[in-house]
Amino acid sequence: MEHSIRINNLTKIYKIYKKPWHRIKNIFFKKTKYKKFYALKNISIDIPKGEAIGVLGKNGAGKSTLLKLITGVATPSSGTLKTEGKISALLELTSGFDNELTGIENIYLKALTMGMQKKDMDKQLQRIIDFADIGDHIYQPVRTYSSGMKARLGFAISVNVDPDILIVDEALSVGDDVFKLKCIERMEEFKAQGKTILFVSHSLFTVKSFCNKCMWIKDGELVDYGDTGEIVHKYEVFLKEERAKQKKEMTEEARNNNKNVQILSKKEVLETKNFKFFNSKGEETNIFDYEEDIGYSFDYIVKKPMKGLKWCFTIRDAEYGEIYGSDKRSENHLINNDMDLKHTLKAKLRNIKLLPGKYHLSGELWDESGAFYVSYSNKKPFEIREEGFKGTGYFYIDHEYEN
Ligand SMILES: Nc1ncnc2c1ncn2[C@@H]1O[C@H](COP(=O)(O)OP(=O)(O)OP(=O)(O)O)[C@@H](O)[C@H]1O
Repeated sequence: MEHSIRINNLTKIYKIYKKPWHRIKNIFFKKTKYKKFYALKNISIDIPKGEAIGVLGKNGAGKSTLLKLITGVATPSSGTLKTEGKISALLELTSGFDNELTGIENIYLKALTMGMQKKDMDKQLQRIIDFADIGDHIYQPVRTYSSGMKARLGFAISVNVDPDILIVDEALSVGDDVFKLKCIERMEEFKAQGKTILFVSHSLFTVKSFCNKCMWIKDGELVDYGDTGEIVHKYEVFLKEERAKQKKEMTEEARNNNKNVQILSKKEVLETKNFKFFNSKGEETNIFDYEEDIGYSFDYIVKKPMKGLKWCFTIRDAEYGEIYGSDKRSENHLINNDMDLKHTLKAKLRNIKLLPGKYHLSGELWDESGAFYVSYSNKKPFEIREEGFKGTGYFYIDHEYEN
C-alpha cells in the first residue's frame, strides 16, 4: 500500500514561560525556567494515498498542531514525519496572507511560498478568481476582507494549485452554505482523483458525509483511527459523556452559588424512602417493555410546615444526559403536605416510547419558596427490553412518507 504521510512517534512540546518576555530572555540565558506542555504525544499513524481523513477532537486537542507539523509550519520536538507529494494547506484563514497586499498579489505570494513558477500561477489565476467569487474585492488589500472573504480566497488558492495532499482546517465554518457546498464538491473531485485529504471539522455531519476514515485526537494523543462510522460513533458517545459531566458540575455549582435556592437536609424537613418501580400489572420490576407504562412509588414524611409542595421527575440516559424533565412550576404536581404522616406518591409514566437501553430516573420535591429537596432516585437504572429494531437514539419517532 502506498502512503502519502507516515508519522512515527511524533511529539510536540511547547515551552510555557511564566512571563512572555521570559521567552526572549531564554534566547540569551538558556537557564530561564519554563514548563513543558505536550501538545502532541507519541503519535504514530500511516495515511494511505487517496484517503479522505477526518480529524476529530475537542478544542485544544492538538489537531492544528498535527497539521502544522505535517505541512512544515512547525517542527516536531521528537519523532519522524514523512510526506510524499505537494501539500496545499488551508490552516488558519490568515495564514500566508499579507494584509497590505491585494487579493491578486496574495495569490502570487502564496505561489512563491509553495515553490510554484509565476507562469504556472498565471494559468491558474482566473480559476482562483472565479472560485473565490469575491468580485472587485480581489483588487483590494486583504486587510479590508471579511473572514468569509479570506476563507474564500484561501480555499480557492489551496484547491487550485494541484496538490497531492490537501489539508483543510475548519475553513468551511465561516463560509455561507453555497460556498460550503462548492468546497465540498471540489474536495469530492480531489477524492475522485485519488488525492489525499486531511479535513479538520467540528461538524460531524460534514465529516460523516465526506471522509472515509477518521482519526480522533484527545489531549495530544491519538485515541483511535479507523472507518468514519465507527470513530464518529465513539466520539459522539464521548462528547455526550463530557456534556453530562459538565452539566452535573454546573448544576452543583449553581446550587452552591444560588442563595435563593435553599437546600435543606431532607432528614430535617422531609424524608423519602422505599423507592420502587412497578409494571402495568403492579409487579415490582425495573425491566419494562417498549411502550409499557412505567410506574414508581416512594414514601415521604413532611417534618416541617411547608407551602405548596410539588413533585417532579427527570429521566436521564446511561451517561446522565437529561432526556426529559417534568415542569417544576406545574400546579398539577401539587402533593399532600400534611405533617408527620407517611405519604406515598405513586407515579405512572405512560406509554413510553424510549428505545431499548438503560435509563436513570430521579426527582425532587419543591415547595413554594423555591427550596427543593433532593429526595428520590432509583439506585439501579431501569431498562427497556430489546425488541425489534426501531432506530437509533432515545425515542421512536413516528414517521410517514409519500413517494
Ligand atoms: N505556540 C504555542 N505555544 C504554546 N502552546 C500552544 C501553542 N500552539 C498551541 N498550543 C497549545 O497546544 C494545544 C493544542 O492546540 P491546537 O491548536 O493544536 O488544538 P486544536 O485541536 O487544533 O484546537 P481547536 O479545535 O480549538 O482549533 C492547546 O492547548 C494550545 O493552547
